[in-house]
Amino acid sequence: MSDNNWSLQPQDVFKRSPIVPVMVINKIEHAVPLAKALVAGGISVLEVTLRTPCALEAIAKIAKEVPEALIGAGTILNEAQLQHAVDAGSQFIITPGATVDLLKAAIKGNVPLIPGVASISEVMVGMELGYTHFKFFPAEASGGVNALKSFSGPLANIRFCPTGGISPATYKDYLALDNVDCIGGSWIAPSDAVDAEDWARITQLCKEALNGL
Ligand SMILES: O=C(O)C(=O)C[C@H](O)[C@H](O)COP(=O)(O)O
Repeated sequence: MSDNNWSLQPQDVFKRSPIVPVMVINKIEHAVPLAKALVAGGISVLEVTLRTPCALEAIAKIAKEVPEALIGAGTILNEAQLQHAVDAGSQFIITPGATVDLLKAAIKGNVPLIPGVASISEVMVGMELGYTHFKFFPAEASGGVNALKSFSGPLANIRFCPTGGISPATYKDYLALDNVDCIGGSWIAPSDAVDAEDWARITQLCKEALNGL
């Protein structure tokens, strides 16, 4: 993406970690230990979904207390949430889908947006505004690896982070694709491990996933 004032470019996010954990934080006291467990396992790009009341506070705390992580906000649905996420200290923004208003609003700001798409037409709308990096969501339900292979013909030079329904059994198939730099998933930070505060298990899951590549 050119012609923007973003402090970081989407490729810097995509190239920093092959696995982006999708984090759902229900208790604010879990935010920093969870982020540290992921970083200890070798994963330093983190997406906190705006699905829980403490998500913005979690982003702010991780931004301040875990500076070695690149912290982003997920589940951004509109401009108001975009602004709240940026104000909280998000270094990148990921959305499940995109509206033209949201795409335009992000271009005016300083924080990169990685819009969610599930079809070629949606990618084309983003391309018209200069976007080149997209989240492919929901990946498995939208055709998975085969869909992304088909995208690579007409959409040369467009990069994807598939997310949604990806598992330890399938993440390598996605990462083997020419148009994929990273994948997103919640399996790397499972809710039962977070609820049990089993940070060692999360660190181990990261190491196993990275070692498998
Ligand atoms: O809320 C959002 O904006 C999202 O980002 C949705 C998540 O990407 C998926 O929920 C990933 O979750 P899994 O399919 O469990 O790996």
